[in-house]
Amino acid sequence: MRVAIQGFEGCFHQIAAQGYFGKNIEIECCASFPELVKKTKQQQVADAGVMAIENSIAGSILPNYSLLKNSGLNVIGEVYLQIKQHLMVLPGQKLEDIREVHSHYMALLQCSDFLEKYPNMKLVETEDTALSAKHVQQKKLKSTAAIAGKLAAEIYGLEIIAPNIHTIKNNYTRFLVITPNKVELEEDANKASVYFQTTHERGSLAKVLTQVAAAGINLSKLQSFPMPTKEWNYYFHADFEFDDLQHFQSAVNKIESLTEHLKVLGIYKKGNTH
Ligand SMILES: O=C(O)C(=O)C[C@]1(C(=O)O)C=C[C@@H](O)C=C1
Repeated sequence: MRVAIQGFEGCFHQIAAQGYFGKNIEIECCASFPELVKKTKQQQVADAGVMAIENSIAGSILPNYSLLKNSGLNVIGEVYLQIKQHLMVLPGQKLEDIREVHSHYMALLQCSDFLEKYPNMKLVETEDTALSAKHVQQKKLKSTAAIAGKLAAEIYGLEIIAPNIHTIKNNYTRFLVITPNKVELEEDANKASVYFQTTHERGSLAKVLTQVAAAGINLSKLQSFPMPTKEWNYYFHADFEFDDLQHFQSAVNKIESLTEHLKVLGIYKKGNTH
């Protein structure tokens, strides 16, 4: 199994991919989310991809909703991963020596309360938490810290000088598992991701949501994201949770006529949130 991820050896995407597919997978590292989508579409490069979509502190990774919509890829599953962010440095460096902090922008956002206490530290956005740790080690960067997970500290021999610096203890990132091919529907599938458009008329979204509620579906996420060709118009991405697939199918039938371009991105089994 070859799985494309955003990031490099020791990053959270790697842990999420192994959590879903097991340790025995080949990881295809990508420097950005667009590269991850591109590689996941190339069957000679990867069989599947794992892509972060939202975090419980920092919120949605908005560009990934458009990327997913435009990719034609299918969502076949999801992983919730508890994220523990640590501040790490070359052995011997002290907190008061640090002038720069490098990390993925989602990781920096997750640690904003901690970082606000150190206004002298310059924040540098990088492609990845683990890559930031690797750079500190490889370039022997003194006065520079990386924010990354414990695995990255171990792999790159860095010392954690401030553990668990994420703002809230329960910090989770949700990852989607994506493939170019549709997989067979599992009997215990209880979640679906869809996107649709509504017209700019009073109550058009409310009508859709009323049908969803009437079908006995729990709307676990509703995200609007911009329609670049029509300014101030939006697509909606919705995640539906249900006990019975029939309920989902009946909701789709009902909302089809109330929406435009309704597309089911995938029907899958809900990930474990704990
Ligand atoms: O930088 C990493 O380690 C990643 O896997 C990326 C990423 C993200 O895209 O949100 C994954 C999980 C954490 O929320 C922080 C960063």
